[in-house]
Amino acid sequence: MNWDDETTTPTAADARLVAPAADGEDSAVEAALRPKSLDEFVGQERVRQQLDLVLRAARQRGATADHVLLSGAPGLGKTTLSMIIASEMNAPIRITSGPAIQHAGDLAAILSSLQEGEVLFLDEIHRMSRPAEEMLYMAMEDFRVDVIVGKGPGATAIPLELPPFTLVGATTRAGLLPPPLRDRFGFTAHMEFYEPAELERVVHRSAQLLDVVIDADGAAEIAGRSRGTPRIANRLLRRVRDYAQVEADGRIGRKVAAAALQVYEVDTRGLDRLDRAVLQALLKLFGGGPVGLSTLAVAVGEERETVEEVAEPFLVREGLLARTPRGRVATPAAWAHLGLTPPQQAQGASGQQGLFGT
Ligand SMILES: Nc1ncnc2c1ncn2[C@@H]1O[C@H](COP(=O)(O)OP(=O)(O)OP(=O)(O)O)[C@@H](O)[C@H]1O
Repeated sequence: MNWDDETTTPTAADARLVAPAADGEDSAVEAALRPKSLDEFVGQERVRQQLDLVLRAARQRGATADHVLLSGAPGLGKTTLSMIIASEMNAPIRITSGPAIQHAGDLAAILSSLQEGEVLFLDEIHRMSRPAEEMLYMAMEDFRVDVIVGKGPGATAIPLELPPFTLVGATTRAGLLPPPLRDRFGFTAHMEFYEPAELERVVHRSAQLLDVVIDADGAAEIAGRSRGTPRIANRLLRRVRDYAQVEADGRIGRKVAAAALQVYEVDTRGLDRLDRAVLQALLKLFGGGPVGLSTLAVAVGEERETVEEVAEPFLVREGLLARTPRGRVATPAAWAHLGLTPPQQAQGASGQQGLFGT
């Protein structure tokens, strides 16, 4: 297929193979693919080393581990690490999320039923309600909460002692956490996107667990298209496995992986149909920009928000598109990636470029 001649319009509603968030199938398979110990956890060397120290020290002291805050994009392994923390501390784990805790009472119910040493994993901690957040401050610091009974002037605070526990908070938006909450974590780790070599190790490990034969080139081909994200690497591996089974002899090498991912429209840099449609419109219709977001969105037949929130972050991260005060601009890497030559005037003196739309 020649993607440059693509004429059909993608819709964001299409389930994206390269979406970083988990889909239904991921949830079913991920449990089997999760590393169970720090040793098995691939990459994130600095985080691993630091966490190893925190956990070993706590174990030596016979104490509960400090509260841990994990920040980073979806699919980088925050849930996996929280489970590893529990397993390394030989402790049970309770999993919940910020949006599930809308009232302080919801949190009080969870906290009061924790066992000593238990790990409480609170995903999307930045989305907790304010009253619950304030209750959490005291719980984290003093292992105590005040449960308010009644309303108005008659309301009474009943203090409730909690067993020591380890809170593992996860967030994609560390900047949104109020400082008093952030300060109560003893250890904070920011998880980075993975290097291709690390993703190759993830792919090899998952292939082994899924009983799939894959060679080094096949793993490299999948890793290179996985947008720095283990969840995406695992998802692409599963789709390539299907292709290898149906169209080849079941084994995955470079050719099979490339052919499979071409069918699924994930290109060599991990761009999918929507990403490419945005770049193509920017280059072919608007000479590389600057062009306003709304105009660009109309050109690809998508909502403004879809272009801005679904396609652009990765294109910006990859250095293919820049957001400027005058509009969206393609970088030289974008022209090179799509195999197109920038028009003469785009290379000329500043001020020569046209401004399209708003
Ligand atoms: N370092 C790693 N080594 C091997 N596999 C990993 C690693 N990190 C993540 N994975 C795999 O990627 C998948 C997604 O990981 P996980 O659910 O922990 O991500 P997450 O950061 O919690 O995502 P979300 O923010 O969407 O909840 C899991 O199947 C896990 O097996």
